[in-house]
Amino acid sequence: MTGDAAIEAAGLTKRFGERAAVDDLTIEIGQGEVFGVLGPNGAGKTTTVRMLATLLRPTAGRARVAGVELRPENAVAIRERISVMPESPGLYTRLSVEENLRFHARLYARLYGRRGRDGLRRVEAALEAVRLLDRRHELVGALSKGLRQRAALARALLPGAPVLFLDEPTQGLDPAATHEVRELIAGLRSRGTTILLTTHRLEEAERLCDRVAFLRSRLIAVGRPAELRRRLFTPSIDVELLDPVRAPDTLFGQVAGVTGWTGGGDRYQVAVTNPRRVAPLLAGALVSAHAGIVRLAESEHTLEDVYLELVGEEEPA
Ligand SMILES: Nc1ncnc2c1ncn2[C@@H]1O[C@H](COP(=O)(O)OP(=O)(O)OP(=O)(O)O)[C@@H](O)[C@H]1O
Repeated sequence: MTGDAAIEAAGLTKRFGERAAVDDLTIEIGQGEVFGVLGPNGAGKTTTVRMLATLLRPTAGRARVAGVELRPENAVAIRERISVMPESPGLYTRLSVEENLRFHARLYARLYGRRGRDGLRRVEAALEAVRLLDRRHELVGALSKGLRQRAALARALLPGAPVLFLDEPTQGLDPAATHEVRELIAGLRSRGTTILLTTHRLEEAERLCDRVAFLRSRLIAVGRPAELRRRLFTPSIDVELLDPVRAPDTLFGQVAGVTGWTGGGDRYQVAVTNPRRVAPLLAGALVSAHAGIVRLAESEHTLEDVYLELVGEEEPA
């Protein structure tokens, strides 16, 4: 471990009885990075967050969080530097948004010795960041799920921690609320906060995260979404034609840079060395053969394709 990263783990493992919920996890998350942990139910995402956030003691392995070695005696030092938004946000439904935040600000002040005045300023700033200033006096219990999630995020922002753990931040939210929470996360990233988020939503990870890790107790892969796509899939061009091609082998085989093709009839996926270079050549060959081109475009592989390829669809054993 180099010590420069915001979060580092080496061989981090958590066993519950015989079963390893997290098995030999080694990762390094840079300062200011938004890092997504993806995986099916029971993959160990929450367990990873709980270990790194000092809420659960690892069975084995080492980690360093916000520059502090993960050890029981360092729990307070780490908690001073991180903030966690858990899967189910612990807000008091009979208190207003502001009362909840003030309560937590006082708690932080007591725990970590921050002054009261500072706490009030933090409450204001957190409410502003999640755009809840105008709803500050409403009871949390009366808020929609989306607003409640924003309030939970405000709570996580209170300490102004440089490292933020968000466990399923958009779980159960409708598209509009999801969009808002994502915007907030993007805003935090621009302020340089390091964020580790867990999610089931692949398009969310794709949009928000600099890098993602696929977890299934063990780390299956880690990288930038585009990099993972490249690593797994051969570049190709999707071709849709008006009518079936008579001799596809001859037609595609004559184009420089084509390495193979699949499909048939009026739809083909043509494997190529470099889609941008080969697409015009392929289009030229199709036009010369009087094939009516309906669509010709580089094949898009989403993070979901990557996920299914790597993780599969079944639940872990
Ligand atoms: N306190 C615990 N005691 C025993 N087993 C546990 C405990 N916490 C988690 N587990 C088990 O560890 C495994 C990983 O759970 P974890 O909650 O970390 O997965 P997850 O990836 O967050 O799942 P989900 O997406 O469903 O939230 C699961 O098999 C779970 O049942």
